Amino acid sequence: MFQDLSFDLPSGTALVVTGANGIGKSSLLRTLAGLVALAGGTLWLEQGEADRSPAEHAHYFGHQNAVKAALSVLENLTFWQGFTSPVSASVFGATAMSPEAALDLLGIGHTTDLPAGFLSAGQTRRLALARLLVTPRPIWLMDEPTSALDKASEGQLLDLMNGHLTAGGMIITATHTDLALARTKILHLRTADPVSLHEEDLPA
Ligand SMILES: Nc1ncnc2c1ncn2[C@@H]1O[C@H](COP(=O)(O)OP(=O)(O)OP(=O)(O)O)[C@@H](O)[C@H]1O
Repeated sequence: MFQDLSFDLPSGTALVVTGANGIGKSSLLRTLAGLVALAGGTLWLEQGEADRSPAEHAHYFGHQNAVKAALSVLENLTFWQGFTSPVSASVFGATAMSPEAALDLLGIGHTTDLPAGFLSAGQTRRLALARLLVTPRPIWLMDEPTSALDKASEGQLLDLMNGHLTAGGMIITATHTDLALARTKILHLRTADPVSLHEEDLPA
């Protein structure tokens, strides 16, 4: 249970959620993604689609990759593209990428017809990441997005994240890695008596 948790996030900005193991970073992201119901409080998204919830404006990139091993790499991505409808927001200008282009961009274009179960951990992570590119949604919820990625892939992830911010998107990410994101705010979760949380700007 969170108490005294409050933050706002302008478009084009990333919120980096920090705090000790077990403090609730993943739980916060899962709540924002609509996977856990809000016990109280209000979540408000401005300038999105009025008939959709904030969670429906978001992609959730969690610990698990949601990749079906028996389907081909392309079939996995095509499934997700059909399953997640695009959502617009007035300040968000990203356009959908084709599955083939997204796989090429992420360096796994040569694996298109392979069963996804043949991919390495890092390649599977990149396939999961491709989902965010084939359906434009203004909010990216990213839990430890660098896990299983090598340094080169980490740099590419950073480019994608910064591209999303430049397009007017928002990112909320829990990470133990220092990510050089263009515009960042920090939300540090901490225990106190009672649990208290506060938001602060990232030092320059
Ligand atoms: N499905 C669940 N059922 C019960 N308790 C859970 C569940 N998921 C998480 N918790 C508990 O909620 C608390 C917060 O967990 P959470 O995974 O959100 O922490 P975290 O800050 O992301 O940790 P880490 O840095 O280790 O990933 C922990 O005490 C954990 O045991």
